[in-house]
Amino acid sequence: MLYRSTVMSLAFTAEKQLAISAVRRACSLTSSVFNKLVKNETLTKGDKSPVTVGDYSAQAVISSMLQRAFPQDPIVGEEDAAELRVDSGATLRDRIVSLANEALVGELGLGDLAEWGIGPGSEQTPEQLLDAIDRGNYKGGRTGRMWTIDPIDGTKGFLRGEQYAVCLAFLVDAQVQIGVLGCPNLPVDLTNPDGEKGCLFIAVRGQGAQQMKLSGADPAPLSIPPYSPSTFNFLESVEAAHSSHSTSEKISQLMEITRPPIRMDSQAKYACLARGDGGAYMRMPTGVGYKEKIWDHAAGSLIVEESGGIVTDSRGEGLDFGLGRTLGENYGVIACVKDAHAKLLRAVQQATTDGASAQSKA
Ligand SMILES: Nc1ncnc2c1ncn2[C@@H]1O[C@H](COP(=O)(O)O)[C@@H](OP(=O)(O)O)[C@H]1O
Ligand SMILES: [Mg+2]
Ligand SMILES: [Mg+2]
Ligand SMILES: [Mg+2]
Repeated sequence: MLYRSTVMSLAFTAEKQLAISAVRRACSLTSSVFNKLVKNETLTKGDKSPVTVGDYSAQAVISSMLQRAFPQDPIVGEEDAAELRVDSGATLRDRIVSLANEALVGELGLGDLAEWGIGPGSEQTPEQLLDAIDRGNYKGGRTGRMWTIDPIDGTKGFLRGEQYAVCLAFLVDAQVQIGVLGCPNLPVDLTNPDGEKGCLFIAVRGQGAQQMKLSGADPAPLSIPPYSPSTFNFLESVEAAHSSHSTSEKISQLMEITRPPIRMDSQAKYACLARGDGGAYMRMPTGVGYKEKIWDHAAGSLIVEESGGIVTDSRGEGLDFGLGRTLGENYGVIACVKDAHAKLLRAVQQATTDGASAQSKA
């Protein structure tokens, strides 16, 4: 047993260090992209979500660092470089190449290793960077090591200057082992929204979760406070198209919740749940057949679990990261501290059953 726990606590030290370093580098890139962002550089993908130079260049940076550190590991990344390889994508490609290289050559910081292809002199060719983006095309699966990247989660929040997260998770046999979220616009203390911003959240399975400033300062362990009916509330998407606001309002009434929901974009919601800013992460299907993507939940779900929370779908089943790039049929996502979960699940089931029977009568 002693041997086993020693092995567990030593596990994945290099992966964790790389993940932190890559997310921090990508966060400085996205912050600088936002400051320079020119609106007409925004593309629209088939799924209608805006894709910016920030998404592409951040994925290029994280993926090229992963390639240097763990060349055999496959990656499930949100973006692909197809639109950058055609002639009409040339201007955008040049901008992405220069931004990604600017990020890669930045001085080494605490914990950074030059062998990851970062630091002065680490420029990559355009072809290498496009290939790095396309390394994210792995189809996912149930066995072996893999990484999943959401270079900018909450693109809509990013474009509004609100919340977004740079997300990286490491999985073995479809189980998340490491989750890292970088949230450049998130206040260190949500009750002081005009105070210092920029947080990093890190979890390693079996080793707990912690928050620190993006600079690496003030690391502190995360632990969700116990359920308290008088202060309990929901964290949910800003976008009603991503999570049904009306269903969570119904659930809120059934639970007699008095505090309004906190609406924010991205997996910052998981991080805010983990540090006790809100009571439950709610993501209820909007009924359009959308399948949730693994990169939208892998890192955040481990951060919540390692902070004493539980993450399931609306049936109470765990999320299955082994089905490919998506979580399969969409039963929503609910997450909260363990002692509130049974009550939340009952309310969710009642609200969704009532909704279904009202629909079938109509
Ligand atoms: N119809 C839909 N239902 C649920 N999620 C959706 C959706 N359309 C897009 N999304 C996902 O919602 C994510 C943002 O989550 P949130 O609403 O919590 O901010 C998006 O991530 P990106 O911004 O990385 O594209 C996208 O993957
Ligand atoms: Mg997207
Ligand atoms: Mg996302
Ligand atoms: Mg994204």
